[in-house]
Amino acid sequence: MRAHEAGALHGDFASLRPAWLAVPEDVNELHSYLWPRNVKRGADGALEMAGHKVPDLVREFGTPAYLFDEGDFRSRCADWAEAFDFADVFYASKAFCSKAVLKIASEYGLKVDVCTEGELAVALAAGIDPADIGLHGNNKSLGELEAALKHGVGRIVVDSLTEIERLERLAGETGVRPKVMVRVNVGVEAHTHEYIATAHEDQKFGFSLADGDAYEAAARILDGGALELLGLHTHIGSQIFDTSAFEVSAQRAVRLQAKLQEDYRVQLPELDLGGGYGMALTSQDDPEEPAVIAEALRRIIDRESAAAGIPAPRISIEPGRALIGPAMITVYEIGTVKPVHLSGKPDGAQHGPGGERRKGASRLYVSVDGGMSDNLRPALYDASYSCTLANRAGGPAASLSRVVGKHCEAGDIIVKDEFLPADVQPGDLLAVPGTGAYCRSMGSNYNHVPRPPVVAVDETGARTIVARETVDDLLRLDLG
Ligand SMILES: Cc1ncc(COP(=O)(O)O)c(C=O)c1O
Ligand SMILES: N[C@@H](CCCC[NH3+])C(=O)O
Repeated sequence: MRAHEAGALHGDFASLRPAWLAVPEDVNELHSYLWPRNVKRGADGALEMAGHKVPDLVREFGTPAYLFDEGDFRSRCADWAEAFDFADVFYASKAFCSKAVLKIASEYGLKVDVCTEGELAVALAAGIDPADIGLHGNNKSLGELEAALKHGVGRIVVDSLTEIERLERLAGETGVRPKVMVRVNVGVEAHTHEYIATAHEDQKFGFSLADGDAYEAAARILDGGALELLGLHTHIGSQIFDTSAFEVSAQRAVRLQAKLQEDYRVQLPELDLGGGYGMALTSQDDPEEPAVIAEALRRIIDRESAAAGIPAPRISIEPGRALIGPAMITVYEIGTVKPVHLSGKPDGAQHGPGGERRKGASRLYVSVDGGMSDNLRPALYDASYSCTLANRAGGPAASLSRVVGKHCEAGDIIVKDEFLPADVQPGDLLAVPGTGAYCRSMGSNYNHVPRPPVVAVDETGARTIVARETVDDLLRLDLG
């Protein structure tokens, strides 16, 4: 966790401020660990991305909009590819899936992980070699499996006996021998939100290692012979900062793989360690560098393989969030600013002894022109985000603020706790960093709010890579 110094304050919010949120010394400061690598505050106080002023981009593309710092994403693809040069890096397209982004990832040698026919279609439309695509999912339809075979995807990660049976049948019918991996639930309790942890026992993904199901599934494939077993696959969850959780998972997976190799006298050439590497959304988060993660995983795989007397399998990983998350910001226009006063009394009483209304702690509610339809994560996972004014520097006094959307829902919160300049006004632009992953991809049309566009920005200019949805788009699907 990172610490900041206290600065100028506005309002009485002491009882409302979460302990981890320090009062900023300069409410306009951008902390580099939160913002895309090519975003800075210009001399006039407005944010710039790759040299383009955010207010100018907004004039051209409107709000709300996801602004994609293409150079940031390129540099992260390069960082991960270099750190894992001994492995295959699959970009997990569920984090954000568009043709432009998949093309960029492939320029850096990254492969692509998809988990539905829709994501597969985007990857194919982006020109990704099907052999470089991995297909996931706990409930792939027959149609999805057929599409995977038809296009020749490089690997299918199987998740149930039903799916293995279906694939064996399809292999018989088509004469194709699909390459598969077995998704193993390694039983690691990752420190993350319950809904995004995937390797504790009581959840839907994979075959349990502990009760022998994973061994049985792999054995079934090896006995059957209709499918080509590449190796095992693990994925312990998402937004994980604890490298030791990945290490324990890798250790358990390689031990099971070694046992299968010994029992069946086969060589399983690959082992997939999944994704889940965390990114910084607030000062609470301190993600590890890819090189450190790579080194730790490589050490474990080499050590465990040597101990088991097997050649080390080719490793693959599937980061999504760590690559695309930090590369985007969402820019909104502020519509209303409302101080909300809460009782100063610890018992929560709102009125004084004479019945007069007490004005105790206060929080600024800042409403913007988007909300949970463009970032569901705070409502779904209680995720914390940060924000700043984008059209100017404000202050110097800071107010504890809560950024909320325009949806008809009290939980429609985008930034639960952050300091904004006390002079924040309707008409100001607000930028939220770290929205590249699982924001547009989990977006919705709740309240018939159309989803924002994604605008790629680099030194040469700005272009829309995903168009803004319109009310006409929504009406087109409403057949009356
Ligand atoms: C199988 C699998 N691989 C990769 C990922 C990508 O995870 P993240 O975006 O956290 O790296 C996920 C999502 O959690 C997943 O389920
Ligand atoms: N959608 C989740 C991550 C889970 C992704 C896939 N298993 C998030 O926003 O954090």
